[in-house]
Amino acid sequence: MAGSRYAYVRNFELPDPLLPSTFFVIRIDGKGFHGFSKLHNFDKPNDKNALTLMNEAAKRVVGGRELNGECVLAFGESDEYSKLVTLVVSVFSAAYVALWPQYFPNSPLTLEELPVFDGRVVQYTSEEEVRDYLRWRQVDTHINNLYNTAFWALVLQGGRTNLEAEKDLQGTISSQKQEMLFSRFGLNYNTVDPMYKKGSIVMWEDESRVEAPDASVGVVTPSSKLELTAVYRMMPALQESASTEAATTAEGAAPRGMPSLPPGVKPRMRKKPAKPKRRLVVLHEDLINDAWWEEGGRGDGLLSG
Ligand SMILES: Nc1nc2c(ncn2[C@@H]2O[C@H](COP(=O)(O)OP(=O)(O)OP(=O)(O)O)[C@@H](O)[C@H]2O)c(=O)[nH]1
Ligand SMILES: [Mg+2]
Repeated sequence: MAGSRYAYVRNFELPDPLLPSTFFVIRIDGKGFHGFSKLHNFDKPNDKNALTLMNEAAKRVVGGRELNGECVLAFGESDEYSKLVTLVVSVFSAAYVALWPQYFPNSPLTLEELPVFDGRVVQYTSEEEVRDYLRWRQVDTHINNLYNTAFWALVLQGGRTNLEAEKDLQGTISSQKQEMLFSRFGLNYNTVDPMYKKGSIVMWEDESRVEAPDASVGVVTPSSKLELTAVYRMMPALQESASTEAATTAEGAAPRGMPSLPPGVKPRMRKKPAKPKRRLVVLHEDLINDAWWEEGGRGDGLLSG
């Protein structure tokens, strides 16, 4: 087969490299979830089960063997989650489908409306850019959630049509929306579920870290779009194993940078250092403030560690 006249088509498979020493951010976004959420009657403006399902699928991506535990953090809001594109999107979609019946037992998936996600990778060269990327998503979460909360209060409790509600909100700023929610609908926006206001952060936590009893159930995932963001760091170890693999494909060649050994002598393998025990947690915390990223905050050393 390898030598067939058709084998030339392989030449169209071009290398698809990523820059070394960068952070990869992969964002996954639900395709057509406006219609999908209607079909399955998601609660408005936020459906706790739909968002929790996104978080659980994200945990499967971050914690699964496919990605070797190399993803450092995932952030979700609505139908979006950011992380290596094809693998991540595929694991995420498969986990979403597998978990669906747990969250929507009375609304089976159909072939006509499959939950599918697109994914894109962006590379950033500094930690500050990665922090700003996550801040950007969380600001989006806040803006969308406040708008949607006000919009659906006007429609569902205020009896306005969708068009009227849209007009009512045109040109209003955050404080006006919050004031309207409080004075007309008795809703103090500060009391809204942090998952809706701040989105969900899925991250590894050292098991030795002392936690408040309910800290492990937090999430940062609000608002109107279902999306997931995953952040990878191109680890030196990963680059090394990739180049070693490439170098050993040529028969008898020693991996780059290593002296060749006499025949029959096996290279001594370096033992991997023992990793501290860690578990995945879902948090709904403020990533915009520097405190989260600095010493004593949860993000301390997350990207550089
Ligand atoms: N009711 C409800 N709808 C949601 C929820 N989360 C997301 N959605 C819907 O999903 C949509 C996601 O936004 P977009 O990603 O911009 O829209 P989309 O229809 O997925 O469009 P494309 O991503 O361009 O394919 C929102 O506009 C909502 O209609 C939720 O918790 N409840
Ligand atoms: Mg979408």
